[in-house]
Amino acid sequence: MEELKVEKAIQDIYPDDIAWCYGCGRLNDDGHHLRTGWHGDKTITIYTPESKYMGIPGFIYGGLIASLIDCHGTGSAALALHRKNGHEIGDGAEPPRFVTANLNVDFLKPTPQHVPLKAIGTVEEIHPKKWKVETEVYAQDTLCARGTVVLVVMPSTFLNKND
Ligand SMILES: CCCCCCCCCCCC(=O)SCCNC(=O)CCNC(=O)[C@H](O)C(C)(C)COP(=O)(O)OP(=O)(O)OC[C@H]1O[C@@H](n2cnc3c(N)ncnc32)[C@H](O)[C@@H]1OP(=O)(O)O
Repeated sequence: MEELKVEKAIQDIYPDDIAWCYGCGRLNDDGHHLRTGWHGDKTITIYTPESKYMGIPGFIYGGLIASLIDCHGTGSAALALHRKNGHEIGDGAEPPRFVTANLNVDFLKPTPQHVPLKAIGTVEEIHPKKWKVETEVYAQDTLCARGTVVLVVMPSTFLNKND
């Protein structure tokens, strides 16, 4: 697979109040800082896990792979609804906010450490408040995991819960 880089990521323009996700919040110093952008009509997140995210020596812990699929789903749905609303990253508009309603992962092959993982997503609108993202996770050219995420537009009850 060719070398890829995510130039413009939806997480780069998440408003500060929701940029704290452990997986994808740019303001969470301890987090993974996952970044998701367009890759043709697919979406892509590229991430090389640190050594500590080990399951069996040499292989990635499955929960980390689930996190990658989860946040890749959130970002992909936000990208897709943002575009449907007539916006692109960088035009100044705030992107839509999603939370995960359902996450399913098939671990197909052991996922090796120390190589970039590429999550490639296909986004489907169920209705304007509910989207589905099918994601394939590759380590180099090997398909290691496949996941489905159902995303729902974030209810207002998620805000102002920091006390
Ligand atoms: C700027 C960008 C920032 C983006 C945000 C940046 C932060 C990154 C977040 C990373 C991802 C996370 O970890 S998010 C955190 C983990 N997730 C959560 O905590 C979510 C907790 N769950 C909830 O709050 C709730 O269950 C919701 C919001 C998911 C659904 O509530 P609800 O009351 O059912 O909502 P409702 O409007 O009735 O439902 C909308 C539609 O979704 C369907 N639906 C509801 N639950 C499910 C489900 N589990 N599986 C399938 N479908 C479901 C309903 O049937 C309905 O479809 P229909 O019947 O109309 O067809």
